[in-house]
Amino acid sequence: MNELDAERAYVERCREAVRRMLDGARHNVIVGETVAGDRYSAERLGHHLKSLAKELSEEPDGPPFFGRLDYGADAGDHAARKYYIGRRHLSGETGEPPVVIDWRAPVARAFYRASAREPGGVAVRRRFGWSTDSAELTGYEDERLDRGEERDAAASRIVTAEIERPRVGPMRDIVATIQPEQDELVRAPISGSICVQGAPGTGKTAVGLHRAAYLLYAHRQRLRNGGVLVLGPNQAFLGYISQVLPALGEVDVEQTTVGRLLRHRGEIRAHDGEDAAVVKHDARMAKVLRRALYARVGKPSGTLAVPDGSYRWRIDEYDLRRVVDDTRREAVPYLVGRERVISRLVSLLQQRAESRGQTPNAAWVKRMRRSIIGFADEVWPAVRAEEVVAEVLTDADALARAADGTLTPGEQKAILWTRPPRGHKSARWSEADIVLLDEVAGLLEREQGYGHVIVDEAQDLSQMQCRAIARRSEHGSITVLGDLAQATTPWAARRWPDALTHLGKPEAAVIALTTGFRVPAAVVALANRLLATLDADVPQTRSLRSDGMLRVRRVPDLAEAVVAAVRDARRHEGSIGVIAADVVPLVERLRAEGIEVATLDGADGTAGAQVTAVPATLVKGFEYDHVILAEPAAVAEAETRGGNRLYVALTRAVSRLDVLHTRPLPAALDDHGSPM
Ligand SMILES: Nc1ncnc2c1ncn2[C@@H]1O[C@H](COP(=O)(O)OP(=O)(O)OP(=O)(O)O)[C@@H](O)[C@H]1O
Repeated sequence: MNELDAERAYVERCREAVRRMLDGARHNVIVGETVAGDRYSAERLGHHLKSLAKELSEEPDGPPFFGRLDYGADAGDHAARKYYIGRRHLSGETGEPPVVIDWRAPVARAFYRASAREPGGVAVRRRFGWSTDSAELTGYEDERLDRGEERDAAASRIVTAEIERPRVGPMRDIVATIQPEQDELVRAPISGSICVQGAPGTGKTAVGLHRAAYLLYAHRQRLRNGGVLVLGPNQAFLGYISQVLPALGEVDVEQTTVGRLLRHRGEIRAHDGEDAAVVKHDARMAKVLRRALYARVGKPSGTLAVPDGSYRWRIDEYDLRRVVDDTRREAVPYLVGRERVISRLVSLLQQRAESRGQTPNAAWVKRMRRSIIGFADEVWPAVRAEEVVAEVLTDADALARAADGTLTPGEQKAILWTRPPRGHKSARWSEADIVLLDEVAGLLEREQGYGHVIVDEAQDLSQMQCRAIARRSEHGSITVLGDLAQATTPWAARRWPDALTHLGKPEAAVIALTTGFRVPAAVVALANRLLATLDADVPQTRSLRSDGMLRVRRVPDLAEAVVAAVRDARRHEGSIGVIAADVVPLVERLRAEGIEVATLDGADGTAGAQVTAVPATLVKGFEYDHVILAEPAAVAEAETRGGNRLYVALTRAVSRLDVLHTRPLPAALDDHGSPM
């Protein structure tokens, strides 16, 4: 039998293993549901087994492995052993070793990291190629590390084919081709936080998602309670990436946006102008809100008399002040502080009662507590986050007191509501207000945190949004992914250390990814010219892709040129994205010409069409095989950071980019000449 046939026979063994595991899981689902000790364990076990059964049965014919490691004769514990590496562990027959090792297992690390210089005992690394439908093993490539042979990504046919594959549909996993610099980030220890600065297409999102899967595998126990949270920029983007983790066997990761994470705080029913939003998103607001909240804590004056039957306990002003001041110094959440003041005063009375020979029972304690609450309502009143925020945004005097020395009078004016609501219940909150509500809620009570938070497109977060994330990862670690050059919000970070400080992890290491896996070299060259004019201190990318096409054309009629470009693009396989400042007229024209066009939310039932029209403001994080960018000048002009937006739009293409313009190009792109 030749080597390829032998490998194909192994594929059959693996498929047999999948069937065996599937039967076992199905059997266990039935047994698990009937024999587990209590309902809770039965549910957990049932849930686990069902998801395993589902996972295995969904892809019984998928490629069971993508790599193999052959260890040398002197490799210690691994001496002369062969390991097949795949998306998931496949058990061998009873008593036999597994037929496939999970890519996240320690032994699989060498598949991504072993080099000719540091082979770590690996003699041969084998990569497998599969047919497009993944059903058939078509070939393999060996690197004889023991003979100093090594291929980088560009030299491997299998890796290049994967990177250059035409993109269709949602994002896919990259387990088979994770690069060493990416693997370092994926497997970085959970104890530390990291920040990945990566140019477009360097795999930040991919790295973040694989890191989530890795951490859940390596630290399942530790992450059992807190779990992993993935934050992305918008719902459409989350839809685009939503299949990656389930494909890696992880179905329990919460993937959401900062907005949705905070939406229980209130409904968004108002929109801020930029002046107000910029102030509300500034971290100085945290100080203002804290002051506004703690302005409620008063200084006790006089003696407190607490009736106890016919007797009255007296707590003098000195003791009252001591309890309030001590509690304030402890810097616990506001409502915990209030509770502490109450319980400390109750214990003080209890001690006095005991020293008088009484034995206070629970009913007595409850009675004393009730009497003390009135005092607490005056010096440390219970309050809702809505009241504090509404006060700051409504009452100019209260705001002036809280913001004295922190916000300028102009800034204070910018955030005051022009038409104040009658009370906090009828307040119409804006997106930024919700973050303020969350800040105050965080001052009132401690937030339940996550074990690990992965923040994608983090450059766009405001300081206040960063703080909201920090509150949810106080006892965990975070992975921050972003690109300062793609920052488009008015409050976006200019430097990573600033954002990391607000995220509560100033010590996080900033690591740059510079190899681009998406954008072809010609397109990168054009984008880099624009990058040089943006105020962003980031390293340039080096594209791994020498293929691809870039055409910049001045045209007499934009819509007509877009229609022609789409028709031309449809000759190729792969997705087509039409990007413009305003896509509505283009969509109308394309549809009038009988071309099916999807919009990002797919709400009009067009999801899955080959052509998608995306406004430049929503295209961040996406990629299309062929991009038609219409009227770049309009994209650049549409907002304050229009140059950055244009940079995002220019870097979405995987294989081909058509730039069509009727007006002069923005200066940085100008001397390009046309056609190419
Ligand atoms: N090691 C790899 N092997 C194969 N494909 C890869 C690899 N790394 C990244 N890619 C692919 O490159 C493309 C870009 O990756 P990704 O979207 O994660 O980049 P990004 O840095 O988040 O980009 P952006 O900043 O534009 O959002 C994706 O199609 C991804 O699957």
